[in-house]
Amino acid sequence: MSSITLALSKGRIFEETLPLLAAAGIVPTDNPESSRKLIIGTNRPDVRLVIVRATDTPTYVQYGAADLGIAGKDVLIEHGGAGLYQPLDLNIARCRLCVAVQKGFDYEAAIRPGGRIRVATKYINAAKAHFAGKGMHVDLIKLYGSMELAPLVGLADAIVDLVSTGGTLRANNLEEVEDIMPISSRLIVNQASLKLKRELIQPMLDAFAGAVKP
Ligand SMILES: Nc1ncnc2c1ncn2[C@@H]1O[C@H](COP(=O)(O)OP(=O)(O)OP(=O)(O)O)[C@@H](O)[C@H]1O
Ligand SMILES: O=P(O)(O)OC[C@H]1O[C@H](OP(=O)(O)OP(=O)(O)O)[C@H](O)[C@@H]1O
Repeated sequence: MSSITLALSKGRIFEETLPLLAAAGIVPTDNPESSRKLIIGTNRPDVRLVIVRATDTPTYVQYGAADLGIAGKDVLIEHGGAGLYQPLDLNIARCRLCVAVQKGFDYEAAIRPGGRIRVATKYINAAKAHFAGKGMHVDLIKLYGSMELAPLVGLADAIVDLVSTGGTLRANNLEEVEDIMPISSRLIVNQASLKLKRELIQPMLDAFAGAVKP
């Protein structure tokens, strides 16, 4: 019997995916927040979930280790999207990608022609494209998390990071100076899986599409 594997990260993506799964008649048998299991069954014998790091989701789907996955646009931009279909914006895990600096830092002066700033980020591709689009040279420093710390300790002048409520920026005396793009999570599908398992994948895709909130 043919079966499908869906890659999800725990936390906000898992939580916000539950109603979409329910709309497709799929209910997980464990909660990854409380279980240490990485492979989780569902009420459907032909559907299982694999729990991965958010950044790794496109890789599992690209290589067919998972047929489907749900990943943020931020993660997809950094991955590049090779081997993936991205048929549906699920409008979940919504936030935005921004440039932020320490309060009082004169960003406008720093980015004048001839200026050069140091930018710390986990999102190297997105940051490169943003500053190249403005014709600016920046020195990018790759970080894997807690970008907000970098300007506070002199590692960078600015950060490119995700912002939702703005609470993390406020708590660290930072302010947003540029909005780069809105971010939400997409359904991603392995290109070969879509062809070979269309009879299983298409109904799920349709159910998800019907349950997406505007
Ligand atoms: N504060 C936020 N509000 C809403 N959505 C967010 C927020 N922060 C991140 N996201 C979105 O949710 C996705 C998953 O975020 P999550 O925090 O689970 O993983 P991560 O810690 O960014 O990644 P990794 O675990 O691989 O380092 C992100 O890729 C982004 O698209
Ligand atoms: O504007 P806010 O509502 O404060 O949200 C922004 C924060 O959310 C994300 O972190 P997250 O909570 O995912 O922590 P993590 O990066 O350590 O997983 C992001 O990296 C910001 O730090």
